[in-house]
Amino acid sequence: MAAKIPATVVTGFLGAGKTTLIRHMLANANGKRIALIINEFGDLGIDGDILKGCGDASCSDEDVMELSNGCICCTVADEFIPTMQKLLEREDKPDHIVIETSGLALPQPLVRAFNWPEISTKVTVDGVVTVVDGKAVDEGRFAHNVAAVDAQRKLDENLDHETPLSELFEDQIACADMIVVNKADLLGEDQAEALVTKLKDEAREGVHVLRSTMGALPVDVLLGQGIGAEGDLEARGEVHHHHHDDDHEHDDDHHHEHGHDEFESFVVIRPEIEDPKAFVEQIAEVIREHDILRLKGFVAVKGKPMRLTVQAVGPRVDSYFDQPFGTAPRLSQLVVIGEAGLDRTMIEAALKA
Ligand SMILES: Nc1nc2c(ncn2[C@@H]2O[C@H](COP(=O)(O)OP(=O)(O)OP(=O)(O)O)[C@@H](O)[C@H]2O)c(=O)[nH]1
Repeated sequence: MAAKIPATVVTGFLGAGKTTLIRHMLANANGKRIALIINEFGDLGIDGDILKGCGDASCSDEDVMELSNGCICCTVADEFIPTMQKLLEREDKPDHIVIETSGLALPQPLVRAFNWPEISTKVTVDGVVTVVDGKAVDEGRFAHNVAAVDAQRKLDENLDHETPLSELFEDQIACADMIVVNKADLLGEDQAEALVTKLKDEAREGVHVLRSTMGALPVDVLLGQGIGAEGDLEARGEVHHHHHDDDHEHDDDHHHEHGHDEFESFVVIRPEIEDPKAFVEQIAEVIREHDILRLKGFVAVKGKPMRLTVQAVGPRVDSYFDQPFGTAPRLSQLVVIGEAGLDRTMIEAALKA
């Protein structure tokens, strides 16, 4: 029987740097043929677009498969397994499969799916790489003590000292075979070292914790861990069973809610803008005002054939011209993601102003 194709699961919270890490990996693949399955939260396929646009020979369009909006861990039967089967039926098989989960996905149910008979003899989980936004963690965005603030907001839930953010973070850390502390450039040496030590303590025994900037790690470090993660799920036990996973084992067809109902996203469309610098400042202001977790998309700037890619994670906004609009309509489209209860009307108005 042919050897199983190794698959690496790349997980990590919204904006941690998963796409950036994968893009670096594809650009430096050393001839390895890597197929990608990507899934993101929000209605615009931005990550897919960025990855297809990477222009690297190792990253052709047909090697990037996008799962429609939703969460990979909740659409295992409907989407993930059929996509994987399609990939595995190809004549021209990839050397490695990389799966980028949405920032809100729990990795455990996805890893469990590799035990499904439809795929279990053909593919194995080489390892789970959890990308962490070093700066955000250092600032305490995922810390339990944020719960104090949250509890005030949701008095009815004040027995639960977890926030949706810290729960997801813990689940993603518990499942990791390798943790990448990304955005090291935004951390001081001591901060980075302290964070690495802390995460080593929180992770399972023997998990490597590496630092990176722009996800720049050698492909041979990230891929080829040879773990077979689907075989040791107990060790990666979900920290938060109350979400949905018991149900999943019996009935994967249902779309159970877990973290998702605590988060929401929508797309804002606006006409061309005049001044990119002013618009970026406007975005930063809206993010601060409304506590937006993630905002990204493409913006049309008057007089510029290229589209402006905007990437905001919390209060930090990056922007750059990436490629011509081509035949796509010259519109600005931004996906906004935050905890449930965003003031959509106000945010739309502020972004369209
Ligand atoms: N300063 C700094 N910025 C980074 C680093 N890595 C990624 N970024 C930026 O962070 C933003 C988010 O990066 P992505 O790679 O899109 O993050 P992601 O985890 O794929 O995001 P989602 O798919 O939305 O969950 C982008 O603006 C990146 O350029 C880093 O090491 N340092």
